[in-house]
Amino acid sequence: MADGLKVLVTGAAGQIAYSLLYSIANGDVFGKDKSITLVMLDIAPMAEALKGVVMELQDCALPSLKNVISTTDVKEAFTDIDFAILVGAMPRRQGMERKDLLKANAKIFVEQGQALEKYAKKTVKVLVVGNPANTNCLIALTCAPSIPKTNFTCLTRLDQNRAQSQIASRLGVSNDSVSNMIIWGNHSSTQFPDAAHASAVVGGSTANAVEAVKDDAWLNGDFISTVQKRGGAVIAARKLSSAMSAAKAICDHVRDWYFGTKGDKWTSMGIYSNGSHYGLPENIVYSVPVRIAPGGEYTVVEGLKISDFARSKMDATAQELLEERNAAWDFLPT
Ligand SMILES: NC(=O)c1ccc[n+]([C@@H]2O[C@H](COP(=O)([O-])OP(=O)(O)OC[C@H]3O[C@@H](n4cnc5c(N)ncnc54)[C@H](O)[C@@H]3O)[C@@H](O)[C@H]2O)c1
Ligand SMILES: O=C(O)C[C@H](O)C(=O)O
Repeated sequence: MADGLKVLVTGAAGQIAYSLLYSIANGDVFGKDKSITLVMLDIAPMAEALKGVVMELQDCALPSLKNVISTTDVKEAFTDIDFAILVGAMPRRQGMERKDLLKANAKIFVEQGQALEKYAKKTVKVLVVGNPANTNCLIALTCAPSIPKTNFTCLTRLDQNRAQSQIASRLGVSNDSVSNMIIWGNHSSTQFPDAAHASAVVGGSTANAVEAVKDDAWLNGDFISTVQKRGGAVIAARKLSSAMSAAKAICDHVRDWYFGTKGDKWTSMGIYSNGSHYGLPENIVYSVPVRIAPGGEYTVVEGLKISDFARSKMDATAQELLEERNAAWDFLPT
């Protein structure tokens, strides 16, 4: 078995983790030949529930799961980790926007950013899932200045998967027939799901998704708002936020980050904006299309033609991220 990886999942007693841990432990993310030490962190009141999840993982008898560490201690959780999947945070309830969670969750990402700085490997890769994911990611990377900012990403793959599925269903093709969907900006209701550069295989030939759909009113209207509001629609129906689809998206994101994207394909993820791509502001975490080399180095897909419509949507979601950053700065240690 190849050298092992130490992977931390926070919020390990929560509902996303319950759908996620099996896939990681079973080799569906890092490969069947990679032995995994799984570190599971939750808060002290969840210690007993965490024990039950550990028992279940043991009872799965998985060949690639080398060791399980369950803890409520931040130092123990973050020491020498290769990957940090930061899920633990309060989810929103009906009627809330994700940015309403900033006050409740920002302190978690201050503490965990500081723990990454002190205890994790400097090569650690960090995926922030807890909402508001982009701004929590910015908080974490700001609190971990000795780790490269490129090692921090936030999850917008769920939005990409939602958009891909909407287009596939509209065209009556399988989900894997649609590729290169883009999510620009914030994982919030201002995000811009952009089908302009996506492809679809229809009847055996590959076409641009917009040309295949042939319905600009839908693409510029209901398609966008359905994807933007999908998280809220799931909460309204389930009375709980998405978990199975979020866990699947986390697996997709981390697998692509670890193994790389294939050929000309790209994927969307929230990355630190250094001000050099698509005229986006510096010092926010903004979702863009990236290609990823095996091992994890990613490059932003450059040179895409941006229409006036797209520009206005990209700027609106950037503006929201600037406002979230200003609000978050009140929670950062001075
Ligand atoms: N980015 C995305 O696409 C996306 C998708 C779905 C959900 N989310 C977000 O993910 C987060 C988790 O959702 P969930 O449904 O699993 O929630 P949940 O309430 O079921 O679980 C969250 C867990 O985190 C734990 N936790 C709280 N503070 C912690 C801390 N400081 N350290 C470690 N663990 C801590 C809680 O005790 C709980 O067990 C929420 O913020 C939700 O909004 C993001
Ligand atoms: O919408 C939420 O608050 C949960 C999650 O971010 C989602 O998109 O499903």
